[in-house]
Amino acid sequence: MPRLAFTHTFWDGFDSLEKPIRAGVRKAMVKFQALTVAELNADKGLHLESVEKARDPRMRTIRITDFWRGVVLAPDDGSDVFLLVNVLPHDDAYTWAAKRLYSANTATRALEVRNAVALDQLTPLYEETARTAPKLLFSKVSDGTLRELGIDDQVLRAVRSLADRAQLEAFATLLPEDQLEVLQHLAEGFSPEEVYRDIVAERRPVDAPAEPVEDLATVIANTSARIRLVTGPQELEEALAKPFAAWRVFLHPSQRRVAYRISYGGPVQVTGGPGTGKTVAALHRVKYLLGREDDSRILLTTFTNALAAGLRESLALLLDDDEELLKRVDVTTVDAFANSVVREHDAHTPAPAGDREQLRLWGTVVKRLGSPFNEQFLAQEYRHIVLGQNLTDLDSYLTASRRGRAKALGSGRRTLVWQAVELFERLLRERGETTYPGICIRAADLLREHGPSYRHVVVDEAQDLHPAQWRVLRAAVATGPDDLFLTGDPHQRIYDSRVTLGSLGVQTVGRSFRLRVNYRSTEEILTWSARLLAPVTVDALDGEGTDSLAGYRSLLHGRRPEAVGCASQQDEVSALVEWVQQQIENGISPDEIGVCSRFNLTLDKAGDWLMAAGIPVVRIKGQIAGGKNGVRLATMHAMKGLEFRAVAVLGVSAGAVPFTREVTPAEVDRLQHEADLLRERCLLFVACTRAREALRVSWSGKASEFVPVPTLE
Ligand SMILES: Nc1ncnc2c1ncn2[C@@H]1O[C@H](COP(=O)(O)OP(=O)(O)OP(=O)(O)O)[C@@H](O)[C@H]1O
Repeated sequence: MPRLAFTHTFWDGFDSLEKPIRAGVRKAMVKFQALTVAELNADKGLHLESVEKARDPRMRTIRITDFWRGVVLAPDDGSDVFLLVNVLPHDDAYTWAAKRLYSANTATRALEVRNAVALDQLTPLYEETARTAPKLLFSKVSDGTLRELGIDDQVLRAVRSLADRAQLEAFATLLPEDQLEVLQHLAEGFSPEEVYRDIVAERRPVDAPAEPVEDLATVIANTSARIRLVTGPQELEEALAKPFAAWRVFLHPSQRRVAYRISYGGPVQVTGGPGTGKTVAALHRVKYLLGREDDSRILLTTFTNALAAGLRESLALLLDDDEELLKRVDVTTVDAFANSVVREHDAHTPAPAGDREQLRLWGTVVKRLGSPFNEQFLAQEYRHIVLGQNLTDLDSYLTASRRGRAKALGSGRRTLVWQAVELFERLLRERGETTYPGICIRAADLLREHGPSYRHVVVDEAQDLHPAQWRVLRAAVATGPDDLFLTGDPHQRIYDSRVTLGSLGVQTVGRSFRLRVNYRSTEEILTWSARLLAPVTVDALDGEGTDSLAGYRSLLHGRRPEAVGCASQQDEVSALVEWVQQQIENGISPDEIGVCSRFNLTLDKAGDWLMAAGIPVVRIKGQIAGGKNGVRLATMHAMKGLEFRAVAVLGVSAGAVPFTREVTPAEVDRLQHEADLLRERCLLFVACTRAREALRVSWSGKASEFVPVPTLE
């Protein structure tokens, strides 16, 4: 009986195929599991046929539907594994198949594919310009070294014609996978020894014979990173249902550089725009640290419970569910961690009061004291200055820096503020309550007293942490090599926390890295979303200087985002329903569609209308709604860290985005006003950059001032 395997090139496209085509693929694959090789060759429905003028004589096509063909690599050496490599419309399938050549990498021994025709055509053109180029990209690496790293004749010739990294990127889709990775790493500055250790030795089978074996079944077995072999119907179902998690295996060189560095002298920060694989880099760093030591414990934190649940799942996937390793990592939010520390040591643990409750309490304070300040001002002063700097008495407040606050306060007025702070804290105490930063400050004190509990702390979504949260993290791990590994994007700051990491004992100078390649969204979505931030600058992650999205790019292409103005909210929601229906018809399953808005009320309405149209919906609040089928509905805040194939951002109207009520009036505090506007702008940016393939932004009435003008044609 033949066996069946799939390559990642097949998976990349499978998700986006329309339903009948996916059904056709399933049907064809079932045949591969039921028929003998002779029967397969004779089967009229499958119509296994060779491809004329193919560079690889093993290329075959099979019939999927009237218009679609599967491309299969068939063994010609007596082995029995058939490899499904792509599914394309009829003519494209033949053109694609004719140009591809599969071969075994001489170093990794894995199966790779190249566009042999395009390489032959392009190389002479590049050679021509290379003759006059002042410098060539790989001039310092000898042919012998390149061959040892698996570069073969055809690729070597192309490699010798490349002048810079941009040209290598232009060749990327043509080159065999392992060879491309080797070249990208060399271009990034890794030494040949490092490349051999991290890529070749990682993939080469330990028992590889001196001379490469060419039979297809062995070579396929050597390619577990890119090829999945399925042996029974159930495995086939599982394989088709569960997408191939490429990030587990393939890292961009810039990701590998940060995640697998042997050691860092102290805290490290990794920044990058949305979707650049920061979370992936953080997960790989955890894997690396676990493997380096036998007993160390690691704290992996992120911002929300939902994201922590996602991280836990991804980590289990990356560690192949190895219980021993997983036991050594605590994955949680900073607040939950701080709370657990306080619970462990204190007999009595006050509960945190919510933002609204606190504001009401500040209202009481203002009334009782007849304070000249309003509750909004006091709440912000308390959060940013008092808790931010952990000020515990009037004297320290009188001399504290109030950077970031516009209104200057002399000592008389500071004394009045402090009276309000004291009353606020007393009222909280009487209610048996505290604030989240208050819990963090207490936890940090306890950790300092009892000693750090982790050897390493890895922080994802670091841009939104309050100084009090940084204090807990700082105290959770002893100062020293590999203590803190931080990933974050200052363009996605949506909670207005202002920190200067250096002042909190987190010095990342000389250990800052940036990721620039977006793996999530199309270039069209990125360009559109980046325009939202074009008018502003954002502070750097560590609070020193500013950050930018320069060099941020995607290698994926797709449709342009739609920006749609509607006459009324009814029209907007009705158009949304149509759009969602369209996405589902295009083969996107409901749980891969995200609908988000600034307000829950708008989501309620969208949910009602979608359900009325027979479309299931799932509300995302706190926890990720794993498993349940339905279009995901989430507020913009809850979209943080998530991603969907298609995203609709609803209600991007004036007054809603930015949300007037959440923006401090300029006359109360000019700097706070600007910070609030920036936060709201970033919130829209976060929402839009959750989209992988399709983005739709809509409003009713007047558009939000943030929507780029002119909007898309
Ligand atoms: N090396 C890789 N190969 C393939 N896919 C990758 C790779 N790195 C990341 N991805 C994919 O890109 C997407 C974004 O990755 P990730 O969530 O790590 O980015 P991020 O920078 O943390 O994003 P954000 O800041 O927007 O939350 C995910 O779908 C992830 O699986």
